[in-house]
Parts: sequence; C-alpha cells; structure tokens
Amino acid sequence: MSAPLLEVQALGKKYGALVVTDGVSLTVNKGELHALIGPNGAGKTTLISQIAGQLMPDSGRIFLEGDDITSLAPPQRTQRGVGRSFQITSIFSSMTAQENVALAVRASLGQSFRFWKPASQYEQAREQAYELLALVGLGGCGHAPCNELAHGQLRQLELALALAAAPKVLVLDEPMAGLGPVEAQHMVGLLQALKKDYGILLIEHDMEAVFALADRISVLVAGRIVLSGTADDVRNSDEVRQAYLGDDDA
Ligand SMILES: Nc1ncnc2c1ncn2[C@@H]1O[C@H](COP(=O)(O)OP(=O)(O)OP(=O)(O)O)[C@@H](O)[C@H]1O
Repeated sequence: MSAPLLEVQALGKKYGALVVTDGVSLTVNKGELHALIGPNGAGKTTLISQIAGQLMPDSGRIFLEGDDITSLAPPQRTQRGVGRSFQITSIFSSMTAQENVALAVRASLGQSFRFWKPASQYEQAREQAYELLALVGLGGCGHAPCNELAHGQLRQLELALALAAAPKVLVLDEPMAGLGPVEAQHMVGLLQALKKDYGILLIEHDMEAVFALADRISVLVAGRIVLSGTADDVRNSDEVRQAYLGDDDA
C-alpha cells in the first residue's frame, strides 16, 4: 500500500508550560479533504504552521509521500509539494491579479531573482497565471488591480497563489473567513472540484462548509485530537458537541 500524501506522526509543541500540540497524528490522502476543526485557541494554526515549516515541532515527524520532511525549511517543503494558502497580506495590492499569480509561478520555478530571462519564461508564467485564475473562478479578473477586488475574490486569489507552486497537498487556513453566503457557496464548489487532484487539509470554522466538503473530520481540543471520523461521527459525538459545537447545533 502506498504511503499517504501527508502524514503527521505524534507531533508535539509547547510554548513554555502551554502544550499547544499534544501528540497529534493525522493523514491526508490524494483526493481527500480532511478538515480540522476545534474551538478558538485549540492549536489549529500552530499545527499547520508546523506542517508548512514556519514552526518547528518539539517532537514527532511529518512525512510527504513517505519522505520525512520534518527538518526541511518552508521553501523546500513548498518545492516538495506542501502548499499553504498565502494570506491576503502577501498580495501586492497595486499589481493586477495576473501579475501576482505570474510572480508566484516564477518564484516557484526559482526564477524570481534572475535578472536576464528569456521572454518565453515570462510568457509561460503569464499563461499559467491565466489558467490558474480561470481555475479559481477569476477568469475575467486578470487585469484588475488587486485593490479593486472584492474580499471573496481575494480569497480566490489566495488559492491561485497557493496553486502556483504546483502543490500535492493544500493546507488551507479558513478560506471561508469573511465570505458572504454566495461567495462561501462558490468557495465550497471550488474546493470540491480541487480535491480530486490534491489532498486538502482544511481548517475551517464554517461548519456548513466542513460538513459539505470533508471526507474526514478531526476535532482538535487543547492541542489533542479528540475525535477523527465522518461528518456523522462528529455530529453525533456528545464530547464534540459539548467541547465545540454547542448542544444546540445537532
Ligand atoms: N508564539 C506564541 N507564543 C505563545 N503562545 C502562543 C503562540 N502562538 C500561539 N500561542 C497560543 O497557542 C494556542 C493555540 O493557538 P492557535 O493560534 O494555534 O489556535 P487556533 O486553534 O488556530 O485558534 P483560532 O481558531 O482562534 O485561530 C493559543 O492558546 C495561543 O494563545
């Protein structure tokens, strides 16, 4: 049997006496969307920062397609196929959507700091940028300066930027945050389409989106996974309802 796309084994992280990641293990397979939910402060962002390499764990291992990537720096993980969604703050707002994505494509090819480049490489990055924009539903917005894009469009652009590095696994931190109902529905459709070709680890507070999308849901409470299962397992768990969903949310 082949190794999972992403495997986290017994990951641990402390800040002083505060245990923020407490022996977390999980896997993400190709074609699977694994959602990670939990109350505020449960350690979700800390966990994905360790997966993407911005934070080093104190203990445990992280594997990508069976290769140990625990000690790799973030750019090397990106190169291997770990794609974390960029935050809106990393978008150059005076540049167009297409220019931002083309820059990310060139950066992923390691060409961003070379002075002399054949025009064809620019052309290739530009073409790829248009394809990615179309993929995330921004096909008509390539020439729009980013400071003219709506919030939902910026979230779509973040996704295009993450895809520019040709990832195998996408690690997404709250892509629904701040979206209206129509935009959220659009994002759900987009992730549904994308998960066929990638593995996705999704952190999300929008439970409707999580239940619509997730093949598997892990519930993180105080740095520990208290349950990992299907949407029904999560809905029917008294422990989860008390710890996270609230008794009214059944
Ligand atoms: N650099 C840090 N130093 C000390 N404590 C930290 C640091 N970063 C995060 N924490 C603490 O670690 C815990 C987990 O934080 P984290 O941001 O990972 O939670 P989260 O589940 O992503 O929360 P939210 O859903 O609100 O984004 C919190 O108690 C937080 O205060």
